[in-house]
Amino acid sequence: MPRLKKSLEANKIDFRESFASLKFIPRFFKEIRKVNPTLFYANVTGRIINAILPVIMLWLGKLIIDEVVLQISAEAKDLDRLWVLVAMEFGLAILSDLLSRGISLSDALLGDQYSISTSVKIIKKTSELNLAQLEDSEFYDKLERARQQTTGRVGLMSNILTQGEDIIVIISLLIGVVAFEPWLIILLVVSIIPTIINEIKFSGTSYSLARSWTQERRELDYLRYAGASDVTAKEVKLFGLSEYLADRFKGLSDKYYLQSKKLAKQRAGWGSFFNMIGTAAYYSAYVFIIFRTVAGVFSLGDLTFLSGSFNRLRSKLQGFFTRFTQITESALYLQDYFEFLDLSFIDRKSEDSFPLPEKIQKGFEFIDVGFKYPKSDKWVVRNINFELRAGEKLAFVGENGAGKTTLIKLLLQFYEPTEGEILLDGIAINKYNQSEYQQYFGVIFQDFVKFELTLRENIAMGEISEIENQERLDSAAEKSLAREVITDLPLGYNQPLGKRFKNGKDLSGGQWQKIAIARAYMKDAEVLILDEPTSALDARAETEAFQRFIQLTEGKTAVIISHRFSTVRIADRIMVLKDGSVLEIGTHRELMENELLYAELFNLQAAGYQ
Ligand SMILES: Nc1ncnc2c1ncn2[C@@H]1O[C@H](COP(=O)(O)OP(=O)(O)OP(=O)(O)O)[C@@H](O)[C@H]1O
Repeated sequence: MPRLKKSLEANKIDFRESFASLKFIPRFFKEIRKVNPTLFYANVTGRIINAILPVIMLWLGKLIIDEVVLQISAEAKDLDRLWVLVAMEFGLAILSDLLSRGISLSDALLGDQYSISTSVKIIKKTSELNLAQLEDSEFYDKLERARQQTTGRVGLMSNILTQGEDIIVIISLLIGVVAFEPWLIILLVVSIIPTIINEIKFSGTSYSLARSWTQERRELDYLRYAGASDVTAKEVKLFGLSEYLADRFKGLSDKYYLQSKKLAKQRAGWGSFFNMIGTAAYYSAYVFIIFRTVAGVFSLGDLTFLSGSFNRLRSKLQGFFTRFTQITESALYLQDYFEFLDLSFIDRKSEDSFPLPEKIQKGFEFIDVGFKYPKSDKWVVRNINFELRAGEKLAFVGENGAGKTTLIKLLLQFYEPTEGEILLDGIAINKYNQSEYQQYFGVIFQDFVKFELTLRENIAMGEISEIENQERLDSAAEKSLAREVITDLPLGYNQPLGKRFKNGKDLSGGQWQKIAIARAYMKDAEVLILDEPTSALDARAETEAFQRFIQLTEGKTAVIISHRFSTVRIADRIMVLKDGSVLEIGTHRELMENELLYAELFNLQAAGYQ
């Protein structure tokens, strides 16, 4: 537990910091207004009208009672004025109810629209960021906090609007009370000071707790997923992991529960204590008003008006301060959200970057490239020198962890080399506009995404603007051998894939790979990169897929990563990596003559097939 206490302390947000986060509120409201201006202004207008109704109704109540008292003692009763007053109060009560319902409805609608728009913004922003940011755990915490608080932000919107509404109610009630008896203000102040003290005391603590637990909450989410998802179900069952995962989840959750329970208990305890003081002040005011009424200074109507106003003022003011703390706490989440949206990413503007060549002339060149992943001291690759010539098919070979995928990530500018540089036609690749440069490539990674969408979408993801171009989809499917997968599926191109949704059909590993390769063919890319895309295909399908690939991409530059030497040998040249360095590079024949690692591994695999 001391670790938790410490992290809570470290994350303790003081009142000043919560206060500072309020500066994000104007931006927040600008975003909400943009989502639906008409609804937004209707909401604000409704609230303003609703805010002045309480004081008018209390005043009418006073007039009604005074009129009743008058009529009791009158000889000739004239109830006309009384009925007019009652009818007016009745009308206002109906109006107030309608307004409140309208406000709740528009809050909900605005909230829904706003959370859709923030989710879209978060998705778009995530895609703008570079891989180094995406793979950073601190970034994930920020993303998590930005994403998680969607519903909180909706609550924040109505809280702020209600706060504005209550300020008007408070001012109008204050005017009423001061006009009658300015002394009551002193008692009012006394009655709400305890609430203010309580709120200052606890401000920011729940946020601090939630914030200090961001990492653990991610872990909890992961454990929930690992313990209860179709992807992990097979192994969880087979290895009997369910209890272990459930215990681990429970252990961590209980710690969080205990922390929040302690906080909630403290808050409730102090809250009741301070509230008692406030109630005592209210009753002192009540006694004071009763004395004045008995003494004949106030009428019975005045008594109801004043005690009603005082009571309302007290609860509104209390609500105001409690809500203020809630607002400052939620505004801290707002800070996370806007900080996430404002994260900058490195992309050179097109004005100060070189235009990309229409057609690659010379090719790519790695010069003394070395790389360490961010926050790591280990050289993953070093002293890398090689050329990827225009139109060439180059294969990367090497043991697991040798650095093959890392070289691809560097080539794609997902990361900047730590030392050395990579050139395209003699110019450093980071001199080109990054997003245009990345459009140059068609890539299938070994952990390509199996989108749980339709088969059509899965193929079209390679060039999504062409999703309706049936001819292009057919041709991509034909080239990648995915055609037979499609004809086997009952809904063809419109078949939802994966098990998550209704009618979804899952595919075998090899079938998924064929779909992924079709995705690469969809894009008419200058450079194609296939990072072990055929590992799940059977030997015949793999050879066929590669032979096709070589024919179909005639004249295009390509990099192929594979652990199967029967595939690798088809490439123009082969580069062998060992422990992050280039061990040898050349044609199949040259490398066989070298009699180094390539020849050894080739012979080993060939022997295995005999
Ligand atoms: N995002 C990352 N952060 C830190 N280290 C990483 C990251 N990705 C990979 N590494 C490390 O870099 C080294 C090289 O990994 P890489 O994926 O390039 O190997 P590979 O040759 O493609 O391996 P495989 O054949 O298993 O796919 C490994 O030691 C790995 O642990």
